[in-house]
Amino acid sequence: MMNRSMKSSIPELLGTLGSSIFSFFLAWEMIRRYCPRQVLDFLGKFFNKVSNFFNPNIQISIYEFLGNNLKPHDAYPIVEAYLSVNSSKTAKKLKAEKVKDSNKLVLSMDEYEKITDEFQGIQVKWVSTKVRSSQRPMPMGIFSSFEPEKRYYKLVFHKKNRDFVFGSYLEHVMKKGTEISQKNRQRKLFTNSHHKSWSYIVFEHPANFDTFAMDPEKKEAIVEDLLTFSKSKDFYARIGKAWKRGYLLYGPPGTGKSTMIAAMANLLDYDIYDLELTSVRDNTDLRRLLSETSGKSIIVIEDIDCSLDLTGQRKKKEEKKEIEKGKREESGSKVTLSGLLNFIDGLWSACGGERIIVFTTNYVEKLDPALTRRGRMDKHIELSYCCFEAFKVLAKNYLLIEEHPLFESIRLLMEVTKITPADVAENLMPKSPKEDAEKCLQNLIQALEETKKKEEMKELEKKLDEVKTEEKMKDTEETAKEKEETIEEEKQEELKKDV
Ligand SMILES: Nc1ncnc2c1ncn2[C@@H]1O[C@H](COP(=O)(O)OP(=O)(O)OP(=O)(O)O)[C@@H](O)[C@H]1O
Ligand SMILES: [Mg+2]
Repeated sequence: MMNRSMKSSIPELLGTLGSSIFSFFLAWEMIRRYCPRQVLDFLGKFFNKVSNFFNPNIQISIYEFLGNNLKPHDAYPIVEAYLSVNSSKTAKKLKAEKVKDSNKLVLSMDEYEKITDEFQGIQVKWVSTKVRSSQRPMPMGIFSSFEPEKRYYKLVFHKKNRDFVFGSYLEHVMKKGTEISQKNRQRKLFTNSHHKSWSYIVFEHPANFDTFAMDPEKKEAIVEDLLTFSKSKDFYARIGKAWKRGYLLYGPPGTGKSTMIAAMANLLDYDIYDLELTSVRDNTDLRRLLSETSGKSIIVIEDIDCSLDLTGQRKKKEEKKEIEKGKREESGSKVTLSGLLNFIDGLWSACGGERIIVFTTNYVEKLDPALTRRGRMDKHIELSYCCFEAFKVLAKNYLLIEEHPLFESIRLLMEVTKITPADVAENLMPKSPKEDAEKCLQNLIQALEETKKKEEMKELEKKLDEVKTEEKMKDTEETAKEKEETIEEEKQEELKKDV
């Protein structure tokens, strides 16, 4: 039982306590606002030392940005990804963020939330926190020395687990976090066409190797090669080679070179850097752009034959490329072949791993051998006209059929006709809801017959041209002979006159 005097002193006590807390915070706020920076730093250090002395814990902070500049810290998103899985199971306060350009929601620890993590039987604590923005007021409400908020994760653990945390635990966090962020991330298609540096859009091309029309054996070999490459980190490290691989894709227009690049990126989960050489000013810019690419990426240079030649002069490819050429000359690009070769196997390749370089061309024979030699372009892949096996893949993709009585006629026609997969795909695409599989196959047969006729006509025209040139040669031979004879006759007559 409380006596009367005690009862009456409780409100007084609470009052005094309240006013002391209020005075403490007021004093602290005054110090924080008006005290010189150096004094604040000194006080901070002093309190840290005192608390460190009594505290058995060690803490590591991982900031979102490095130092005072806003350079993102690579480790922060990895830790965030690692904690997102853990925190979604144990944390009570979560925040959900929408991934840019997608409908996916990613959960992570809310600010000032704590979770416990356990690895190999040892427990550690993670705290999500931030340094508040500090605005130091000046007279008339003007703010100076504005410092934005800094978010960071704090890892807290007991002193005795120092070696364990610095060794296996942090390694585990980085490995798992990288795996998770790779899985969550959206892939990007970077281009340099309008800017000095890369700009990107989200890469959502549906191409894949299952739907890619090609001879099945060749296709399997390519897939195997790509997968082996992506798993060969240790192998490349052992043989002392940069972890990169070059592919040269060549073949006529519409045979699937660009589609294959998209399928490669989807298979390996890589970003694509579509390098427009015509927009690169010089070799220095080229080097800079390439050093800005990230690992796990495919660097693509399309139509390499009309981008460069040995002397750095531009080559003509065909009429439609003329416009591009004009643009390039306007932009004054001075990238040289040697600059490009340097980039492929020079210094920059040592600045990070797992890159694939793909060149495409319609005219492989025009390329400088220095560019295509093995070691630089490790694999040369010819993408050619559609064969029957490739057609079957397209028929399955477009018409959902694997067999049909018309297949045999198509097979026979394909053996004697050159048609690109792009043309086959176009014919197999129903043009109206009324067009069924049979109608589409008939369309293809018609297209094949027309192409065959055209090819035959071309062949005949070629033969006719050959005959004509032969005859012309004959004619000129005959006229030359006639001329020779007339000259000979004239000579004889002159001789006679002389006699
Ligand atoms: N092998 C293929 N498998 C599946 N679809 C293909 C294939 N080849 C071409 N296509 C289809 O044809 C279209 C054009 O192909 P793509 O752009 O890949 O050709 P390309 O070889 O890059 O041509 P270019 O030399 O003109 O750049 C694609 O959108 C795709 O639908
Ligand atoms: Mg292409």
